[in-house]
Amino acid sequence: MEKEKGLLIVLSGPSGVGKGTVRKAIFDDPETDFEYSISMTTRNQRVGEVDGVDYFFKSKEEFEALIKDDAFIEYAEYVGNYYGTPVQYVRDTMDAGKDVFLEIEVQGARQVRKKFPEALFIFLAPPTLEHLEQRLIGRGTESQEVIQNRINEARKEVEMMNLYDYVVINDEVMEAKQKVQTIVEAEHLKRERIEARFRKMILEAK
Ligand SMILES: Nc1nc2c(ncn2[C@@H]2O[C@H](COP(=O)(O)OP(=O)(O)O)[C@@H](O)[C@H]2O)c(=O)[nH]1
Ligand SMILES: Nc1ncnc2c1ncn2[C@@H]1O[C@H](COP(=O)(O)OP(=O)(O)O)[C@@H](O)[C@H]1O
Repeated sequence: MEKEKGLLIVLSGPSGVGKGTVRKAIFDDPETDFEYSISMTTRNQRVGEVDGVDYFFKSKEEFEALIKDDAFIEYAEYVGNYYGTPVQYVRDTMDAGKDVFLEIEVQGARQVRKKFPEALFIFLAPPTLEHLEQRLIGRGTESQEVIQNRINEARKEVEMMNLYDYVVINDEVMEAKQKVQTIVEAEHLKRERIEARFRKMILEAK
């Protein structure tokens, strides 16, 4: 029998909602058995970040050559830098039967939806827009002007949550992490049941 393909899981949501934080909590948990797809980016490496662990850091020229080579499932320009998901790793990992987890901003998620409609899309939402603003201020990595731009973007992005399969409110990090893991588990069970039903139908039709 052909090996079952892994599931593609996409976690997205507005900047500052806590995507990176929730993703880290998920991958710190030894129970998690999906693979994280490391993105490529042209943004500067931050202190403490490791090339090939947090991101693959590329020059603009390198990134644009990769775009030409169709090396990305999706890519987006976000606050002046490119970010993209390498296609090879994702395909190979899914073909090996493992689940792949993407943590990407919303334009990229929309592109993935077109290419992989069967993927599982989870939107991480803030409890309120005020929480979002506080988190962006609290993180202290952006200027007041950039924060305002991101909040304005977030207003539009929050409207897009209807396009997702699930919405998880990031109130408490560990609760949000648990919800994402439960959604993935439930999705596997659902797909297995649908598969089994089809198999039964095909056998009965013979
Ligand atoms: N479209 C897309 N977005 C990405 C990718 N990798 C990371 N991002 C998103 O890019 C945004 C900026 O990421 P980053 O510069 O690390 O800043 P931070 O997450 O806001 O600290 C975040 O919303 C990430 O989720 C990717 O491969 N594709
Ligand atoms: N549930 C939460 N409650 C309070 N603060 C949070 C929560 N999740 C994340 N944060 C904080 O909000 C800020 C933005 O989180 P981050 O993971 O960088 O967001 P994103 O990756 O979506 O841009 C960080 O300072 C982080 O520590």
